[in-house]
Amino acid sequence: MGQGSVERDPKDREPRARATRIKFCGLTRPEDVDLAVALGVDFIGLVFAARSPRRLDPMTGAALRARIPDRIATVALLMDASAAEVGAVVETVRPDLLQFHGAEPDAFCAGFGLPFWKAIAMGGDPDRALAGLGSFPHAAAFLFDGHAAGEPGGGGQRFDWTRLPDTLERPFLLAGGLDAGNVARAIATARPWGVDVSSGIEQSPGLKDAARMRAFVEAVRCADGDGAPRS
Ligand SMILES: O=C(O)c1ccccc1NCC(=O)[C@H](O)[C@H](O)COP(=O)(O)O
Repeated sequence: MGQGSVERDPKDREPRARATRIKFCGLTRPEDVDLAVALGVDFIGLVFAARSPRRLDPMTGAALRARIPDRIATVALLMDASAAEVGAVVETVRPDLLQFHGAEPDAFCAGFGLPFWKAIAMGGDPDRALAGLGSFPHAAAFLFDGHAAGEPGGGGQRFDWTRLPDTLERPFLLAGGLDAGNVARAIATARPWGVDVSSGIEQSPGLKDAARMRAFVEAVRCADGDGAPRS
């Protein structure tokens, strides 16, 4: 999955050549993974963060990962885990990408032989958060999320999308409180490379809702102007 292949040009208001990537995050059940695959999302996120109601142990993560075909990238989400814990997830789950949500420095994130995404907490002090982007020269992409620094994500917290900079040298995903009802506005406002959703497609933490998953994908496709799933 070429997560770094497309640059965002926010000044270009013409329709984009490629569709907005979709990441479903925090899946815990085989049936939810199977539906995400059938809906053609681009990324499936599995959570290994200690404080999460969606947390998986590596063996359960590996079993879910085995259901995900190569065309969809598996993202392992971590927050302030030790190198040994991250290593165990990498070894057992074999994700395509890592996504770091804690205070891990760039060198740590880059030390596992996989591309990584850095989650940026936009919920507290967005200016301070954005000033820190330069500390992650090896991040393949940024994920702007609505929670405050030090807090876990996945809580449906939105942030002010207009606070994102006009230009960014790397792709970014928009996250935090997205759902089928607001994702089109989010895409029009922020023009992200991808969108990430967890609680907005759930019935309760970790248990996804089939109708909300479908509606979210449909809303993104409509926002992209084709209204149809990609082949
Ligand atoms: O999902 C969690 O429980 C979680 C725990 C610790 C760190 C991050 C976590 N989730 C991140 C995500 O699922 C998403 O990347 C993002 O926060 C979007 O969540 P939501 O606002 O619920 O759509």
